[in-house]
Amino acid sequence: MRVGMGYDVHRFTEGRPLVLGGVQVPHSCGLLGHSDADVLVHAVCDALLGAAALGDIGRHFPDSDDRYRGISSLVLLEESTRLVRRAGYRPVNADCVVVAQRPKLAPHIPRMCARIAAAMGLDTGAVNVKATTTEGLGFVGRKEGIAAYAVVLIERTPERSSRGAGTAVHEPCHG
Ligand SMILES: Nc1ccn([C@@H]2O[C@H](COP(=O)(O)O)[C@@H](O)[C@H]2O)c(=O)n1
Ligand SMILES: C[C@@]1(CO)OP(=O)(O)OP(=O)(O)OC[C@H]1O
Repeated sequence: MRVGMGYDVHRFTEGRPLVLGGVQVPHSCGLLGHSDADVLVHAVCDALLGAAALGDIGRHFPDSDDRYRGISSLVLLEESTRLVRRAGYRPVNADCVVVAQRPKLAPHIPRMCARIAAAMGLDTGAVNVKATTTEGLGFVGRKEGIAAYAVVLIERTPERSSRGAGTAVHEPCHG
């Protein structure tokens, strides 16, 4: 088992939808970014990549690359999961915190968990998302942006038998 952590911040801007955990959350403004600026999914990507010692989201999906302009961050999470699987690991579970003064996120959290889980190839119950304000303090409290933290656990993928599926294994008899 290995663990990784992720943290990200994006600032609010007018004229963009607010996307968190792959869910469009009704709000007066969205977040600024090269992708859809889904700060929660970015934190999950970083935690996942970090657990496998694969660097971070900016290394694999640089904001200088036009392919990622406006992209759904769930696609980046799917690709991060592929990279981690290629390295011989699979995700086990994820726990996250979104730090936002506004809007109220609780009604949207079950759908966020479902979308993050689907992108990682997990059951919905393996992903937990929590929301908190900062009681009005700091940049989050001034409603300048949203921050997110994530922790992801991964485990080694079981080795496939070289004999092939369904082949009987004959152990030597003793005694
Ligand atoms: N953007 C948010 C922030 C918080 N919540 C929910 O409210 C609870 C209390 O938050 P405090 O910051 O006052 O501790 C929190 O546990 C969340 O359930 C929310 O839905 N959206
Ligand atoms: C996701 C990427 C790539 O589109 O862009 P942003 O949406 O700006 O997000 P950020 O967390 O600043 O960095 C990762 C970027 O490479």
